[in-house]
Amino acid sequence: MTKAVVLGAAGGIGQPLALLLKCNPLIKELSLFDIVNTPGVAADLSHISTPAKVEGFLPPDDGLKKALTGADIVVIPAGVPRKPGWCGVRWHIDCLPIVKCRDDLFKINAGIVRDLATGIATVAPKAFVLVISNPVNSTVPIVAEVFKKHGVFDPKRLFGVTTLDVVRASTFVAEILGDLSLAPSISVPVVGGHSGVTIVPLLSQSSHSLPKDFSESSLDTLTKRVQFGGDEVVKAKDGAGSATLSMAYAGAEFATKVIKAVNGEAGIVAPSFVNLAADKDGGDALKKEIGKNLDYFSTLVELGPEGVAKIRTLGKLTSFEEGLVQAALPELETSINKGVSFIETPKL
Ligand SMILES: NC(=O)c1ccc[n+]([C@@H]2O[C@H](COP(=O)([O-])OP(=O)(O)OC[C@H]3O[C@@H](n4cnc5c(N)ncnc54)[C@H](O)[C@@H]3O)[C@@H](O)[C@H]2O)c1
Ligand SMILES: O=C(O)C[C@H](O)C(=O)O
Repeated sequence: MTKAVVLGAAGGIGQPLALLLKCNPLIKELSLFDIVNTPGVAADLSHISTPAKVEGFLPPDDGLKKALTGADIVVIPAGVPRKPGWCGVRWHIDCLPIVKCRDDLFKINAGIVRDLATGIATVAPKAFVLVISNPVNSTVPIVAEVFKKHGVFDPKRLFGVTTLDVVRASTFVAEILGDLSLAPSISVPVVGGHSGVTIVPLLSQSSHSLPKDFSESSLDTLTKRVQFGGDEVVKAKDGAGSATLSMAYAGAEFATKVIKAVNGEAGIVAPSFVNLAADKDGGDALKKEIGKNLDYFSTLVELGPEGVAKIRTLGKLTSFEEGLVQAALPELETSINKGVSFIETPKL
């Protein structure tokens, strides 16, 4: 019996994600928590003729505690999204029409994620936690540090959701191959982190090869499209936020993989931004491979009943990909440290 909880369930991602989870027959209970609107979202979803029993909770009357009680898996899309000209505080009329980076969201989302993580650590410390809220490269370390403070951190159970990068890479490769019907079967490992240059698609390891005459400049363009796919959506939405529907799809895909693996299905592998202590041998080998002692990295992870079963190394890279990995490391390190020190020495 799986109880899934969505924190931030009334939002742009939260609602379609809750819909997809409600349609998942493996889920028997679905609890929705947000600071607004969850009773309505839950009532709406509860009329769908699938097994999951849906309930909505708000902060009053211990709503977070009630939502989390008995949780097996908790997905967190709570927090503010990027918008063009987002200034970290409010929408300024004189903002430049540019897309700021996910790190601009830290000021608000760090505190939101910390408080939700405190709730999980207290009420459902054994739950598998899937973090969507940006900046993922910092919010995952925030959750880990909160769990450590409560003495309940198990790195095997914490995941930063980077599946949207993988979904995008598969789709873009299918477009290049001229056959979108291939997209569901294409798999491209995307490693590193989830922000700009920290997103590293390993196109040389795509299950479906790129055309033989694919030029270096086309490869560079495709790589940048995956790295900055989020900007494409933010610009197109023109002030209405960032990716929600594709993220809900990706989040539901990843949640389903975790649930299946926990239920004993073998052979499930997916990239995720994880704490490398989740598998010491695999984590150490990865650190050696990238030449940097980072505590977190997104890489292919073998999933099992306890969560992370094995961390895979990156394998054979082209020199172009090696360059991308090295270019990702400084920003990754800064973002990870920012998340860790937010809990160690809160400044906001
Ligand atoms: N990991 C990824 O690949 C990825 C992809 C897309 C978006 N995101 C991130 O996901 C987050 C949510 O995006 P969105 O478009 O759904 O935003 P949104 O504003 O539409 O929804 C966010 C929801 O969070 C709720 N919320 C705020 N504070 C809360 C709290 N303390 N407790 C519970 N709920 C709270 C809001 O009420 C809102 O309903 C953003 O940070 C965005 O950057 C991540
Ligand atoms: O781009 C964003 O801010 C949202 C998300 O991280 C994405 O990749 O679409």
